[in-house]
Amino acid sequence: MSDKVRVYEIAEEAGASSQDVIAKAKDLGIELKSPQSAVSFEDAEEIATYIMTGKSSKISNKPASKEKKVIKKEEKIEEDKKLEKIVEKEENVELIEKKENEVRKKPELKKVIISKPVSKTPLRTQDEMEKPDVNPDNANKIIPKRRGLVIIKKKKPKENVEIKTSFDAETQPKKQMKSLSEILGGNEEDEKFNNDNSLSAEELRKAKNKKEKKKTIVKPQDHGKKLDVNREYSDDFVSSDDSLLGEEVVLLDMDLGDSFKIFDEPKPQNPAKQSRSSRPAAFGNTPQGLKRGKRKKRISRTQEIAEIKEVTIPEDIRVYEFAEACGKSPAEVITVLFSLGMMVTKNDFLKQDELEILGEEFGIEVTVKDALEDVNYVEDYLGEDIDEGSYVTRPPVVTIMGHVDHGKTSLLDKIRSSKIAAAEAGGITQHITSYTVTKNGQKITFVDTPGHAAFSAMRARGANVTDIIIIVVAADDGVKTQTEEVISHAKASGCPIIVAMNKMDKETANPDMVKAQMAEHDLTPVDWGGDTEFIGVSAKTGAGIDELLENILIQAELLELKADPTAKAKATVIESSLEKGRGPVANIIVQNGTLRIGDNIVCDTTFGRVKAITDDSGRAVKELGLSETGTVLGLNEVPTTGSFMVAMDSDKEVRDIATTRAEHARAKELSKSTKVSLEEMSGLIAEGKIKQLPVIIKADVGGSLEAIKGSLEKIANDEVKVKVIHAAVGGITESDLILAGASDGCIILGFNVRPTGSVKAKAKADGITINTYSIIYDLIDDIKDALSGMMSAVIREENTGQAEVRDTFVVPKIGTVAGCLVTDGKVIRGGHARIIRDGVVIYTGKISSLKRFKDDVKEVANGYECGIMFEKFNDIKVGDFIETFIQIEEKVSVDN
Ligand SMILES: Nc1nc2c(ncn2[C@@H]2O[C@H](COP(=O)(O)OP(=O)(O)OP(=O)(O)O)[C@@H](O)[C@H]2O)c(=O)[nH]1
Repeated sequence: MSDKVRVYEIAEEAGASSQDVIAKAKDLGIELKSPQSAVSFEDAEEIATYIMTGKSSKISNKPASKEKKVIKKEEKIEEDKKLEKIVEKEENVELIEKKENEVRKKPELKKVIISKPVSKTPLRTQDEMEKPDVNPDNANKIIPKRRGLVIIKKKKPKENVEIKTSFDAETQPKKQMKSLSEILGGNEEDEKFNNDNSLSAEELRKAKNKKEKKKTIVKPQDHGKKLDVNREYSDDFVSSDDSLLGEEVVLLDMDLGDSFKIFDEPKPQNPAKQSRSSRPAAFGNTPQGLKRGKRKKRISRTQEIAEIKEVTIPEDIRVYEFAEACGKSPAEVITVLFSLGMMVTKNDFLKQDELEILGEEFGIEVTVKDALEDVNYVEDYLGEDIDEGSYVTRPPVVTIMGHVDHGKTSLLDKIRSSKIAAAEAGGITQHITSYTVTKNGQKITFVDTPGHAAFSAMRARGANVTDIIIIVVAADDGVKTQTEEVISHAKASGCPIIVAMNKMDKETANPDMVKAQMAEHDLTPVDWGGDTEFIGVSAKTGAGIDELLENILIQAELLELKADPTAKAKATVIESSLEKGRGPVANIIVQNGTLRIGDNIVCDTTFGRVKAITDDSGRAVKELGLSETGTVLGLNEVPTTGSFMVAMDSDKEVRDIATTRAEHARAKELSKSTKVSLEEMSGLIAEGKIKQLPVIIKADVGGSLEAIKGSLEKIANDEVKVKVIHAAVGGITESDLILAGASDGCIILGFNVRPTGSVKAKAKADGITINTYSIIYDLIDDIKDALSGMMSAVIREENTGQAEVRDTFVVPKIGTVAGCLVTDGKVIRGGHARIIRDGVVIYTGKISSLKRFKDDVKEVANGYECGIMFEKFNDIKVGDFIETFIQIEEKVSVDN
């Protein structure tokens, strides 16, 4: 509510016309122009009083009532006495009026607070309340005057508190006149209430009390105490702070209504709460009760936190899950990480280092529990009692690695005297194959790994099962990038390394070059004082192969490779596929024990009973012994390459383990996919306008699948990337089409798999692209091309020429024409131009018009004069240079 009161409001209050108000105000020295003019509340009061009583402190040259806020103490008692006398008489309200006027005239009152009434109900003493106070006679005698101005006089304790209102609603004549307080937001309900003469005095009192109480939820710093007074002047009030209110005459400030708005907001609470919240705070701010409540809450939380000193959590845990486990809020967790520069959302998974930081920060010991602890069949297998008496020497597993085309397959082929290399599509080894050969009655198992970079993951896996690594380096070619990569893998595996320098039959063969290059990578030849065997071989002629095999056996002997052939089998899946009529096929190398037909096997998330075994030559056998390699049939699903296969006693056991692991894997996959989608959401901002090529990869074998997936994910750049929606071993099915259909622009890539008739037809009908390949290079190249097409073109600028402004002509309604001399190259119409003034580009835009004399021309060559106009630019000056250029769009390739 504004502190200003308008003329028409005063007029209504005083029962006069606006003109009267303006005139009377003038008498008081207050200049008012129109009914809309506003005056301060005090002036309004003064004017209203003057109109109604004909008296004014201003006219009598006494200080205005607004100055009465400070009352001299000495005069207080005397004044009170006067007031008491007046009140005691209670003969008529006119006396009260008089008293009020006196109060008004006395500038020395101790404390007068002019206020708008809290309630529109005039305040009365208890005595008054009890009296049937509706007195029409009295009311009739009363001159209408503004309502709501109240004088409260509180007597000393034990004395009757007498309060007289300057104007009681009950005594007010039923005149259709709005009070100032009503105009300023009066409460109709109160009016109704006040005028309801049918109510008994007691009812009125109770009702009023109720109303008063309702409104006494007041901000303590303002009027809390005074309102307590209003609460029927109970004993509480008597015992309240007299120093503040003891002997005072209080005129309630009508503006209090505003304050009420603030304090009416809190919902009515139970008495206990209400009393607490309405209690004034030290500085009249928030009630202490509330503060205490808050503090209490915090304390209880601290206690809660203090209880958590250690937590055991699963490996994959999200921020909010961790927060919950630690009794913290996700915000607390995020804040800690944020302060260390780690941006996480509450749905993000926490990494090991983040868990460590959080544990330290919160003083909580965080133990990460392996979710698969109970189904860690490999650890259980290794933990079983070992009967060393049954240990025998086992054949070494040798992995051949090397740069592409350096002759790995040919070498192995020669060793086995087979022709594998010629049979492979495109002449490149696509997936790991393993063979066992016998030399001098001793077995050696070889694992061939492809040389292409896309297969680095497979090489790493090969290194894990391997005992000895042979690095093939073509003696005529030397160490290449993939050779270097292979060296890193080999070294990381900790296996002994033998370097086979192949193609020694070639004239260009340079073994010393190979030795020198390898020595640079810390693989120094034995004959150079190092400890790495370098053997010159020829896969073509077979030269050096015996020496190589002998060397392998020597190394194996040094390694003292032992295992227990009597134990239950433990093998590593080095390749897996789904074969028609055979089901899931696992290509394995037995590392311990013997795998037999009928064995119950578990292989990570898959399980089954061995139905058939074939050896490395494809012959059906009943068992596979130590370090032997072959294929196993009988698993329920295609196992993951690199997973361990373990034979167990019961089918229940293998089933339970595999099922639990499968469930966990699924859950993990699911949670990861949620994370990806979340990341994508925020990634939209981070990645800007990144484009994705969604693909589904289907391959014949797991190794190829993984390699393709890995390579495709790698060829992304800042702008475009491949998003592998699904990758699986097996043929292209209708469900793949459904999946592809659900994602815009998704293509299906088949490697060594082809869609069948019905799938092909459906794909055509649904407009889904299926690309099939038998050579990985082709697949990757195709995808690179696709990605290049998706990349936004790069706009390249090509300068065409330069012109100097020699003169300018302003053509009305058209613009400024720059008369130029072409000083370099040529100026082309429609081309872009920069206007350079004092070396600074002041405008870049298009040339809208190019003329030679009066003719439009397409271009103007060096040395010629011309007139140039620009689109939306006329501020051309003599001496400016115009540099013209054209923009050329260029497609970008992912290789760029
Ligand atoms: N002259 C000569 N040629 C060889 C020799 N070894 C391999 N080659 C030839 O080199 C080429 C590549 O041989 P691969 O055995 O396919 O080479 P790789 O390292 O297995 O190649 P990827 O399977 O693609 O990784 C073939 O044309 C072979 O005939 C050798 O000792 N002498």
